[in-house]
Amino acid sequence: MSINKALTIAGSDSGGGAGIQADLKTFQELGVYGMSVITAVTAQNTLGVQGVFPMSAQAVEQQLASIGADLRPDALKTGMLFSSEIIQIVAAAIRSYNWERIVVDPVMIAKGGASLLQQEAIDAMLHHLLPLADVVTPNIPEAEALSGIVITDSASRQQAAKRIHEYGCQHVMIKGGHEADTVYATDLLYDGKTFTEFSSRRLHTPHTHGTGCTFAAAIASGLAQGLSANEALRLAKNFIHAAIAEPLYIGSGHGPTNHWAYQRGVRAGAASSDVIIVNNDAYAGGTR
Ligand SMILES: Nc1ncnc2c1ncn2[C@@H]1O[C@H](COP(=O)(O)OP(=O)(O)O)[C@@H](O)[C@H]1O
Ligand SMILES: Cc1ncc(COP(=O)(O)O)c(N)n1
Repeated sequence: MSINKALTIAGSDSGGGAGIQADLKTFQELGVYGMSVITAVTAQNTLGVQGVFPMSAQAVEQQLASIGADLRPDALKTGMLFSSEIIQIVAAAIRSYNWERIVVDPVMIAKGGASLLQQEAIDAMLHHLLPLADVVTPNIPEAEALSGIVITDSASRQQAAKRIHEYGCQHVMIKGGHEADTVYATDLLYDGKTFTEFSSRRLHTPHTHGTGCTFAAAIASGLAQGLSANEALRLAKNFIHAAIAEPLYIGSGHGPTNHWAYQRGVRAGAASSDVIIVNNDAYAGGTR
């Protein structure tokens, strides 16, 4: 039996809902073997981030070298990278080992407001990591920081996606968790030609800690198993929707999502998809 392997390069969340912990849980649930390179340790729970302790450059380099020498990932995702130095080390490893199927979740700020990326590292993200990415998954504030465009409506969101795409990534998915829409949570995909919307019902819950990490890890799981980017995004949207829909009610703040929920639904024969996909060709060809 051949086992597909996925690597997460991200920060540790002691509370278990986001970061490395969310990624490994997602990989396991989606049937891929999970590996990790830890870039920072955070002291964190559902109430917020109490401490951030970046790993040394040498520690990150050696973890990457250990993976590179023995365990070629079929796909990888990056999360919290913290500094320009760590971003450059990660980008150099991806290039030197010729790793493919790269998902970049440009984590910047935790939901409680703690900074997980130094401001000056945004430039390194744009110039070193985005050109290597198959899929980049900013939320709305991250898309604004990467593109320099303030997102107020669907036209400005499309402009931001186009601007980010210019840095050389194959697909830009601007996630809609932070949108004002009270009915749908809509993620906008741009592949350089066409805009596609992935919508699901918005779930009204405070338990959304780790949604972005889980979503990106699910994309990497799909890519590791040979799915196309579109198929992997659809899988990820269904996975995160199920994970938010059935919260675990853990902790007294913003609780984690439920990484078991998607497979439980599959085993119970739940309807195949909650996600509505709209491929709007009217947006194609650079008309907006
Ligand atoms: N309240 C919600 N209901 C349904 N889906 C959500 C909700 N919040 C976030 N999502 C989905 O979770 C994924 C992660 O989005 P988002 O929360 O914007 O990322 P981040 O954690 O990086 O801020 C996206 O697919 C988004 O549409
Ligand atoms: C170590 C770490 N990485 C990432 C996040 C972002 O979490 P979210 O996915 O909720 O935006 C986090 N809170 N902690």
